[in-house]
Amino acid sequence: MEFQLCLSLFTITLATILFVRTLLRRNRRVYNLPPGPKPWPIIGNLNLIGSLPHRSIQKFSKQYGPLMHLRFGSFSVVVGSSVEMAKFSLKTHDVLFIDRPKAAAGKYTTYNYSNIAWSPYGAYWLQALKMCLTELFSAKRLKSYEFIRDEEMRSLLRDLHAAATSMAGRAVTLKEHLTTLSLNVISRMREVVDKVGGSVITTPEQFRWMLDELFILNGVITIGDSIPWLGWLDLEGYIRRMKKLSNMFDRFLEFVVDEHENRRRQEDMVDVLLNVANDPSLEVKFNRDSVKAFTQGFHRKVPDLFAGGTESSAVIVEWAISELLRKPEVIAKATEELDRVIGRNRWATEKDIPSLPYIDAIVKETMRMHPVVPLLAPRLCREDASVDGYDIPAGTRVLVSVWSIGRDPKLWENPEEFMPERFMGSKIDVKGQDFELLPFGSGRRMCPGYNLGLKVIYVSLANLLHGFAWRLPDGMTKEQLSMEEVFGLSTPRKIPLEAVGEPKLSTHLYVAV
Ligand code: HEM
Repeated sequence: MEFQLCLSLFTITLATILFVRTLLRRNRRVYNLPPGPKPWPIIGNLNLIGSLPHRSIQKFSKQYGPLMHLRFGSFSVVVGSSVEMAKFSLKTHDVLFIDRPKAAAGKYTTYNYSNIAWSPYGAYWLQALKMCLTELFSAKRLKSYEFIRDEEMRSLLRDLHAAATSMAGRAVTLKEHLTTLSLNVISRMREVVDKVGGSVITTPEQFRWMLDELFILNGVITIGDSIPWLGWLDLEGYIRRMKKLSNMFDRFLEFVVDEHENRRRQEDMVDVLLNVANDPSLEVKFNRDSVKAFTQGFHRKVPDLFAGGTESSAVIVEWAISELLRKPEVIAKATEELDRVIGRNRWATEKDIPSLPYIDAIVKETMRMHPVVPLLAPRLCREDASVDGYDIPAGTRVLVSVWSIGRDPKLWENPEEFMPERFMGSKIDVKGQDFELLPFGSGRRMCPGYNLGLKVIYVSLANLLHGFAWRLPDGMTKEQLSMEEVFGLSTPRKIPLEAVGEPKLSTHLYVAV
């Protein structure tokens, strides 16, 4: 009897749900969505997206065209893979696509969307962007920190020279040096110890782990990001990892902010952030979490802040050297340019950048083939839009595949070939105006740190090539060098590059402070 009652109740509830759904669907506008693979119930097309989403997407856009519709669980995703589609979403209708979708990483690892990259479109983001442009990355501010970047560069070269000398012809792991540099100079860090309790807050090893974890977790799409009603299960364990990371970071960032508040010197970007946060004229208040979120978001990217190197720059430089090791003739041309312009008695500086067009071409070619953010950061469509007869409903997540654009044979001759010469004499730049090459994105949501990033990339690459003759480890051929990548917030090499760098200049140049 009880069973029958339950069954009737269940049937009535189900019938009501179906009836309401049919009514709602009848009133819903029918959209003409762009073409794309047929989605499965619940998961949509997630089964088609492998561990390298940019490559899966490139494959499908060849089949479905430059504007493609996918379903990631409960959400519609539109991917633009051509110059026209990039222009449409990043320039012509920039304001329609200026928002960011919500994701667990933004919530748990950046103080509930308090950093700039995850912050939704609105007064808070506008004010944060203004602060970036006028306070943190203004030409004047970047210039005033040039000496720190120079100091870091010399420390990298000294460090590599010492490693090369002690290793006597054996390979070094280049990226380790590029990032160890940043760790060494992060607050000139050894161990961060609580001054009152005496307990260790963060060791350099923990800090390195935290940074890696931050980059990994900010690049993942959790099941809950695509299928929110399954989020609570945390099937992949990502949320647990995010919460753990967030606690560890918070202890560290509390320490950093406290220290800066107590010493109150005008030295680095945390001081600048604190000054801005304390400005009573701000329309939207930046609280302590904002300062911590900006600090955390920037530290690996902004040499000025903790005087560290940059993850994105390190990734790009590592890719550039990897490509060059497969093309000795490119190294020879770069060396010729450096010898001619810089000479063998000094290092390259930021002032030399305009005089090094071949180095510039290598950097552009590296960013074309290895964009650090191959699908740019996801955007959210704020209102219904249409393009080429297709609809993009409000709430759709929008990706721009700069990976596909950079490998489009209609735009690039032999796109899989590393050929810096293609940029010699070309007007194409990376600053968001040329839609064939958008490593920093474009429009109002474009990377605000691009100028700084470029300075670091140019000078480190120029000096790595100027100061060292690079070759593959003994016994390894260029065909054996893996060029696989991993997808995340940055897209680094899967296997860190190991290479032998033989010092080329007089010893005193490396050891001089
Ligand atoms: C060095 C190489 C770098 C590359 C290739 C790079 C690339 C990018 C890309 C593709 C985006 C997304 C743009 C979009 O949605 O259209 C972005 C956003 C951002 N980048 Fe960079 N970036 C780099 C360095 C930096 C540096 C040094 C900083 C300095 C702090 C920085 C800070 C940011 C911020 C705050 C955003 C979010 C902007 C927003 O959502 O309003 N980036 N970056």
